[in-house]
Amino acid sequence: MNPKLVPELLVVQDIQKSYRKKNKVLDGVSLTIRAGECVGLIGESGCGKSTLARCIMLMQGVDSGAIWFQGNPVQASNRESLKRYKGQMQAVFQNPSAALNPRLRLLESVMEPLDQLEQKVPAFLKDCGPDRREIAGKLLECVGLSRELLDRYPHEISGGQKQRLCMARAISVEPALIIMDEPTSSLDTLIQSEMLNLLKELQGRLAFSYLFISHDLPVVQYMCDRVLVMHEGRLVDEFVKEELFAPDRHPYTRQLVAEYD
Ligand SMILES: Nc1ncnc2c1ncn2[C@@H]1O[C@H](COP(=O)(O)OP(=O)(O)OP(=O)(O)O)[C@@H](O)[C@H]1O
Repeated sequence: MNPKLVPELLVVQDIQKSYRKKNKVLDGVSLTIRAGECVGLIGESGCGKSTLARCIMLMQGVDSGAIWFQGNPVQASNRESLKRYKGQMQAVFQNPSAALNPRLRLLESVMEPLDQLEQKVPAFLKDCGPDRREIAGKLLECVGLSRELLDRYPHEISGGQKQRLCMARAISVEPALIIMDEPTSSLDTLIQSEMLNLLKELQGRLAFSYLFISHDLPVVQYMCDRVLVMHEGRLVDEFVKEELFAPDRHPYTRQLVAEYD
């Protein structure tokens, strides 16, 4: 299918962002993510990847530029539309321990995002009925965790299990877009590849788009249809993954490729 025919989900236009004592961290960043698309964002540590993610998630303001979501300008939105925008987006970060409230059992933790919504049962669990414990158990099973863990606290499960729980929370509200910021870099290799396969399986089943941020080129290539390359706050290259070795790749992309040769 021609990707241009798939509706644009997120459009970021010419974003500039500086922190107080630093030159521009984001310098004219523009990108588009289409519905159902898996986009990778790669670049060395400190180039601005997480800042871009936080700006898209409205966790930080931008100095200039615009964000459009499903055709609507986000900055010009009223409170209701902003709430809807945020509700359409979820994030999974590198450190799952920091994302989970240590005082909540997994049952409460996995239900936290759904508890904010009026519709308490995700459509993909519509056969589940209204019982919280049943919904929570099904959500855990969707990410390969046993429902027997429901009464445990985060410190009673492994790092990989915590990251699965974060995924369960993210998918529970059926977001259109999930931003994954180095979601597997705190995990060891075997657990990492299990997690990546789980993400792919969930995306295939639920059809959300994702922006997958990583400094690991092979991982991004495995996980994504299209890759954006960031260098010193600018997007310097963009390609569908089959074109990674094309002769017109940006010198910085070629440098990244050479690191894995
Ligand atoms: N809140 C902040 N205040 C000041 N400077 C910041 C802040 N957050 C990030 N920076 C700086 O902005 C630059 C970009 O940081 P950012 O975390 O976005 O990069 P990154 O590409 O995600 O790096 P990493 O891969 O290591 O997470 C870095 O120089 C960082 O030190």
